[in-house]
Amino acid sequence: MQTDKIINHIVDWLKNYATKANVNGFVLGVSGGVDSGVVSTLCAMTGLEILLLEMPIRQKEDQVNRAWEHIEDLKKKFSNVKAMSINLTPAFENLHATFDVNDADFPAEKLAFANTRSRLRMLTLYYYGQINGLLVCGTGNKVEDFGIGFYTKYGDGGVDVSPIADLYKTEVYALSKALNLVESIQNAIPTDGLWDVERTDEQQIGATYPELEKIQKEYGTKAEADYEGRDLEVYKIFSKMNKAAQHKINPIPVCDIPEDWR
Ligand SMILES: NC(=O)c1ccc[n+]([C@@H]2O[C@H](COP(=O)([O-])OP(=O)(O)OC[C@H]3O[C@@H](n4cnc5c(N)ncnc54)[C@H](O)[C@@H]3O)[C@@H](O)[C@H]2O)c1
Ligand SMILES: Nc1ncnc2c1ncn2[C@@H]1O[C@H](COP(=O)(O)O)[C@@H](O)[C@H]1O
Ligand SMILES: O=P(O)(O)OP(=O)(O)O
Repeated sequence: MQTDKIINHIVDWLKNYATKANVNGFVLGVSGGVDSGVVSTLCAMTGLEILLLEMPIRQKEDQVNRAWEHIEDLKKKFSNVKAMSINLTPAFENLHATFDVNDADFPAEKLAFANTRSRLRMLTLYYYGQINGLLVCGTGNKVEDFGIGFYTKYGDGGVDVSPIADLYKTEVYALSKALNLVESIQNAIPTDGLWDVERTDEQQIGATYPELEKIQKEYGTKAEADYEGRDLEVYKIFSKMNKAAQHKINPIPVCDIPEDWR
């Protein structure tokens, strides 16, 4: 992997995009995970105005600590980086009480509220983006965005630009080392942090990112019959999630109106 070339390429891409869009820079959320750690660093390297938001919602202390360790490290290295903590817990609790849904009646309520956390962060990013002339920068990687659709539609999936969406998770980890991020971020275990009872991505999905990547790279060229053992198990997980995620991967369906009806 030509890490330095990839880093320079992404930094130039971000800079060119912001210049053409005539904006001051980017705003993004920093969670204490490796994806936002890498993306915030690449954004900082553009030299443009960068605003990092740490947005706790009933957040675990270790995630908040990691996020701030990374943010403080970036602020030391880059004078163009500013950061704020926006506590979204009260807003989330308010919504929770306002919707007044009982998860005994609606089993999907827990999932809907997990996704609501992500959507609250999205609206916060767009608020701070618009008032500061900044674009919202996404942090999704290739497995989450184009493999298994492991993100919240119009939550963390609602962004203006997506600089690492063509990188596999192992490549993101490689960039975190090359960029010399703080150790805690380099070693952070992937989690969506959206649930009251902590669960890692691997626990939720039933496979690791390296396992999923192997299947994603071969997807379309190999069929189920080509796999056995653990690979077969992961193929089934990947394939099921990929099919279910097509509505996220493809453009929104538009109902075409026949021309001769106009
Ligand atoms: N990066 C991360 O690690 C990360 C971040 C956020 C969320 N997540 C995970 O991602 C998952 C998100 O849940 P989700 O995918 O059920 O929620 P979602 O809200 O992202 O997508 C489901 C919604 O999509 C719409 N939809 C469903 N089928 C459709 C179709 N055929 N056509 C058009 N629209 C359709 C419906 O409105 C449905 O409520 C959760 O498991 C969450 O934990 C992971
Ligand atoms: N607590 C958080 N503060 C700021 N930004 C956050 C927080 N949690 C998540 N984010 C943003 O959303 C994406 C995706 O998050 P996952 O943890 O992978 O679900 C993350 O990269 C941050 O940009
Ligand atoms: O998106 P992040 O930064 O939260 O990374 P991860 O998904 O690995 O927790």
